[in-house]
Amino acid sequence: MLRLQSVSKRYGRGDWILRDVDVEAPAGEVVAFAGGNGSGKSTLLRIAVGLSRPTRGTVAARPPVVGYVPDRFSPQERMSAAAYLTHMGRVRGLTTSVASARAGQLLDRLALVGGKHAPLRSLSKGNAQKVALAQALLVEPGLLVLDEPWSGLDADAHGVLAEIMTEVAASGGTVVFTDHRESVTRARATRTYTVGKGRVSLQGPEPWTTEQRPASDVVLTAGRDGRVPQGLAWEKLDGVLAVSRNVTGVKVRVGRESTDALLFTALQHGWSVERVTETTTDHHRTPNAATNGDMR
Ligand SMILES: Nc1ncnc2c1ncn2[C@@H]1O[C@H](COP(=O)(O)OP(=O)(O)OP(=O)(O)O)[C@@H](O)[C@H]1O
Repeated sequence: MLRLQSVSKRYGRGDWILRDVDVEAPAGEVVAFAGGNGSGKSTLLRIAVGLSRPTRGTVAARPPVVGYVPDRFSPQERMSAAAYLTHMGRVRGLTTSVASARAGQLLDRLALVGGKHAPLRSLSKGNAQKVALAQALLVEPGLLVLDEPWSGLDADAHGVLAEIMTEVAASGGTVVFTDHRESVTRARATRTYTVGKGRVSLQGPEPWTTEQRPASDVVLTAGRDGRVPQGLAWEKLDGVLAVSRNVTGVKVRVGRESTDALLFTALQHGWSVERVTETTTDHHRTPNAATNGDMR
């Protein structure tokens, strides 16, 4: 949970960057801020995590453990990713052995390329981003705040990031992220705010017709053990509109409002999320059609 009440921000005597902003980010939700460059998204997130103070207004109900991934993480350290994360884990109250084990698990899951023991300054932007993400997850956050998290990450890491966001929300945490593309925020978030000209407004329901509603295409593949999990009746899950299967996995079209629940169920059953793309239900297609075959 996080609540911003009548928050306004200006740097020194400069222009107002944010004016009278009210935001409600409930537990269990993934909340997005969409807006162009310079609209104030990063400023809003820094206020949300407590790194910057609002000039006016208040931030309430911030959970005690906050994970924050800034928009840029380009450390010039000789220290390795493993050493850095172990150190950060200790700062966060973990013992050295727990911090080191947790760091190893997270870097494996995010598939850090270049090696856990390479100097941080030698990592590419995307791999540095993975270290920043791992740092935010060393202790399970009640609030996970991610500034443009999709930028720089490779396709595999996109799937892992989607899983992580779903897991944090599903275990009662709050996830907040920014992106300048509304297509991304709409596909990934349970609620989206638009940021522009200092104002932040909650996006209402889309003006979809009954024939054409927002939906997601979720591509799921075998879990980490390589086995395709069985025994899940996709067609019976809430919001499922169509299912297609092939040897490596399954593609499920699901109403946007049911996407998070479907992802959570899939993860619980051992599936890996390969891709989630936004789409719409289309009156030229037959809803509820369960087909076998091509997943492209
Ligand atoms: N520390 C600072 N001091 C003065 N002005 C700042 C500071 N940080 C940000 N600004 C200004 O506040 C405005 C909003 O910046 P912010 O980084 O929050 O936008 P953003 O929406 O995250 O942009 P982008 O998508 O380009 O990262 C910009 O005009 C920026 O120049």
